Amino acid sequence: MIRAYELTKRYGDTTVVQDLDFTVRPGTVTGFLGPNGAGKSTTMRMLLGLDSPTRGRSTIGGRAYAAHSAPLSEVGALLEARSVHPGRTAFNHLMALAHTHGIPRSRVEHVLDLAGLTAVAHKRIKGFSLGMGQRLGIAAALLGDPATLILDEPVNGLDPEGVLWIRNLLRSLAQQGRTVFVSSHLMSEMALTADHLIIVGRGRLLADTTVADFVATAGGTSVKVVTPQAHALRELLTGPGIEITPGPATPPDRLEVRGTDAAHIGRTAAAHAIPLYELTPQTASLEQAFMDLTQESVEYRIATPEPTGALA
Ligand SMILES: Nc1ncnc2c1ncn2[C@@H]1O[C@H](COP(=O)(O)OP(=O)(O)OP(=O)(O)O)[C@@H](O)[C@H]1O
Repeated sequence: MIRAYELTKRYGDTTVVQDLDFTVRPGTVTGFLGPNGAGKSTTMRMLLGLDSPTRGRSTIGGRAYAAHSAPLSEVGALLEARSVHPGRTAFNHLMALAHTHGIPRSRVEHVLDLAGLTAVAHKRIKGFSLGMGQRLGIAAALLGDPATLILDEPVNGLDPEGVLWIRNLLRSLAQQGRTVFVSSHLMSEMALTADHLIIVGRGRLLADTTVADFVATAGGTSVKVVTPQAHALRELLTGPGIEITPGPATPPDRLEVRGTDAAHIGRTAAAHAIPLYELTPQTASLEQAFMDLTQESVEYRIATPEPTGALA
């Protein structure tokens, strides 16, 4: 289990992580989500004792990371900035790590196999693609057979087959009872991989929730209604907790209703002989829900280009 207690990091006047309190439980994949610059890597580095918090503390398996005598066997980590010797082969890189912890050669061969790197095990790392480098980083994280995994953007650089591989791997590691904490800025990917989500924006906790609850609360659901008597239906449906929006470019015969379900709308319409041409429950996309939640805290926005007049 990972625990963070009021973790805070400041660089000069800038607070990049503020009062983060969360628990990452064993047996689940917990996604750590946030837009670029939200403080995910900084938080992970603090969990791993690579950055010291300005305030607060964290534990892994009940102890600070630095208090573990054989860290590779407690916590496997993949960070964005890897320090690998480019002239070494993948096999030698992992053997060098294994030596520091008395891990046998058979385990090195096993993790190379798990990561799909057996065929290139004796090739130099400098010739590796980004995806192969990620696989090697994950092999290194698994080397000590750790109970906890902390992986910063492990999907980066992986091709579709690699993405599927890591998704299945993370799920199977969690099923074995391990604590799996994985960062990403892709909500759609995390929705397929994670059970639980910790969402940050500008260093602050925005949500600590299950994937299912996140969709239900952050995105909500609405019902699209098409009827020639939109005005009359609107009057009948209006009530506490019900929000009806005829969106900006919505034709006059359409309504988008939140706060009730299609069955209630259908029954109300039937009771007043209002014909319905369409009655469609809509689920907000996860990506949209994530963007809605984090939109105030996106650090790097793409500016809308100014109109430039005549085309050259
Ligand atoms: N050593 C440092 N000195 C000053 N500012 C830093 C330092 N390291 C990180 N930051 C700033 O802290 C903020 C959070 O960065 P961090 O890398 O933790 O975010 P992130 O959520 O992992 O983002 P990304 O998805 O882009 O990797 C950013 O604004 C970054 O510029």
